[in-house]
Amino acid sequence: MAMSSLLKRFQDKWKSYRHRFVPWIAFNLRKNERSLRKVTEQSKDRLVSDEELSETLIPFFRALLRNDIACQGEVLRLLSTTTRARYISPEDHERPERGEPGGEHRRPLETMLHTTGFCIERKPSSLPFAGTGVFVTRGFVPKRTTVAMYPGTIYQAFEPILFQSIWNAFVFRCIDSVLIDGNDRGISKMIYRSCSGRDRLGPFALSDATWLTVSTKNPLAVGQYVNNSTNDRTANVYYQEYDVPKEFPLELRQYLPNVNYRHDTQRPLRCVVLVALRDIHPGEELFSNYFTIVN
Ligand SMILES: C[S@@+](CC[C@H](N)C(=O)[O-])C[C@H]1O[C@@H](n2cnc3c(N)ncnc32)[C@H](O)[C@@H]1O
Repeated sequence: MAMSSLLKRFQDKWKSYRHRFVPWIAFNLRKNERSLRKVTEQSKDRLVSDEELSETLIPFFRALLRNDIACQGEVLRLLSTTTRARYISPEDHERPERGEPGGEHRRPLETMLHTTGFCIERKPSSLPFAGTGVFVTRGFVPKRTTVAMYPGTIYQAFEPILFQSIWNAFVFRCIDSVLIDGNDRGISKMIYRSCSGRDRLGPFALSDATWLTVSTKNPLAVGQYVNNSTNDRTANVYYQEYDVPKEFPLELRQYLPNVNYRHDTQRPLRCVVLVALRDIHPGEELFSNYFTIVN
């Protein structure tokens, strides 16, 4: 076969890779061929609609806000009476230190358990030499549930990411070549912090930067620590892009763990969620497919 046609075949194959964590995966792929996810069309790579994703995220974020009500005074003041009523009941006006109406203030992980029925947390991976992984520590995750979010700075396909990507195992590639830098250290961390601080609307934060710290406001935002499946440990979650719709409540954007690198990006904010491919039980580690091939 001529060199040019070989090169063309290689380029076509490379372009069909949906998600890449290069160079580690390129090196390890041959050893774990079964960890590839194959779908026939881009549209078949979505088990859950965007509407369903919003219907999962919005109630969860509402519960997080309700449980943080004591710190949300400025935000609440600017909401309409009807919207404010979603978060605060008449008794809370008298006892503003209380969190969930009629209940005790909960920490984000407990809110997660109470609202979604499960908790996920980072722990040393069950695979040797795989560093940290993400586990279902309590509760049960039914198939098709949103289990985690992939936090980080969003770079459109044409935006420069060279320095941030050097030796960075956390750069995730979306189907349309948008990149997400989910590294919580070094220059990546500084860039996220600076973009997140820049993009505010008065008292309304439009993104969450606490995933860069130990006290995370949104416990779903640990998806960047999910390890790749192997021949023995098959994937139990997959990645799905979610473009935040313009109707997404302003007061809940403070829980979105993504921010655009460029402040003048015209597209909706890109998020990526991890969705359960099957029921997942407590104690199980989450495994994804770092590569999906769209044929
Ligand atoms: C996106 S990070 C995942 C978080 C990583 N485990 C950590 O502790 O930083 C990707 C890196 O995790 C490691 N990794 C992921 N899946 C693995 C596997 N199945 N076996 C060994 N290492 C793995 C590789 O070092 C890879 O570059």
